[in-house]
Amino acid sequence: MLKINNMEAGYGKIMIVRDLDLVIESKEIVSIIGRNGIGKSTLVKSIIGLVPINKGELIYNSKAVTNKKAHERAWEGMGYVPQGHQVFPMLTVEENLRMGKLINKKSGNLDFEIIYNYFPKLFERRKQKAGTLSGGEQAALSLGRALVGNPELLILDEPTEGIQPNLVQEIGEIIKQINKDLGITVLLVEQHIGLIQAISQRCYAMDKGKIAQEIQGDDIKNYDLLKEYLAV
Ligand SMILES: Nc1ncnc2c1ncn2[C@@H]1O[C@H](COP(=O)(O)OP(=O)(O)OP(=O)(O)O)[C@@H](O)[C@H]1O
Repeated sequence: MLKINNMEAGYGKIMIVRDLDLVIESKEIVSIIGRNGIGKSTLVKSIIGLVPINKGELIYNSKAVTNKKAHERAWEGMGYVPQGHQVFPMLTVEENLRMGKLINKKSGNLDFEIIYNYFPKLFERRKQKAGTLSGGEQAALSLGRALVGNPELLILDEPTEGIQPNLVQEIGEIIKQINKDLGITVLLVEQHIGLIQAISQRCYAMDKGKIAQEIQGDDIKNYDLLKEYLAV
């Protein structure tokens, strides 16, 4: 579904991601791990078109999208859950979900009912301003807003950041469920080792802007190996 060849991306003249290769097959759940500031968000932003790709190639569904704009990539089925959730604070829960419906032109939209089934709290709070929700509820709303666009590839940047430990597992279960029920491919940037181990089929460890190691099979259960790429 997604193939990155020898990619370089960054800000102005400063390249953060360098010589990066990565492959994601359809219906996989793949995680990206790495220390703070190593370039994980820059990588996912370059995939969705928010950071320009300076060199290399980004292939999505067998087509080069390297030079396509962010909204065109969204229309093609890329969904994004940004770091820090970034809900629209002055809009209600339902209005936030409606914003998500504007995104994916290719495969139609999902009904709010499906989202509310995954997140019953969002239904209860559908008339409430998003800025007044708890961190966990904002994480759910950000995920729901991306889902209503019916993405084929869902890219999540640290969806569990700043939320209570008991909700981390719940978010993980829902990600696994949507992958299974809706056939959505998932690329997850995450620092929470338990969550990575619980839901990922493969994992790419980043170091100095490159992929340092691909971790798969039983190695994903190796806590010390994952920790090596996350420890400061
Ligand atoms: N808009 C920007 N302009 C210039 N430099 C930036 C910009 N955004 C990020 N950077 C720099 O790029 C580097 C990588 O940042 P990035 O956010 O991609 O890392 P990260 O691995 O996602 O970190 P974290 O885990 O803390 O979110 C950092 O040195 C950061 O300061």
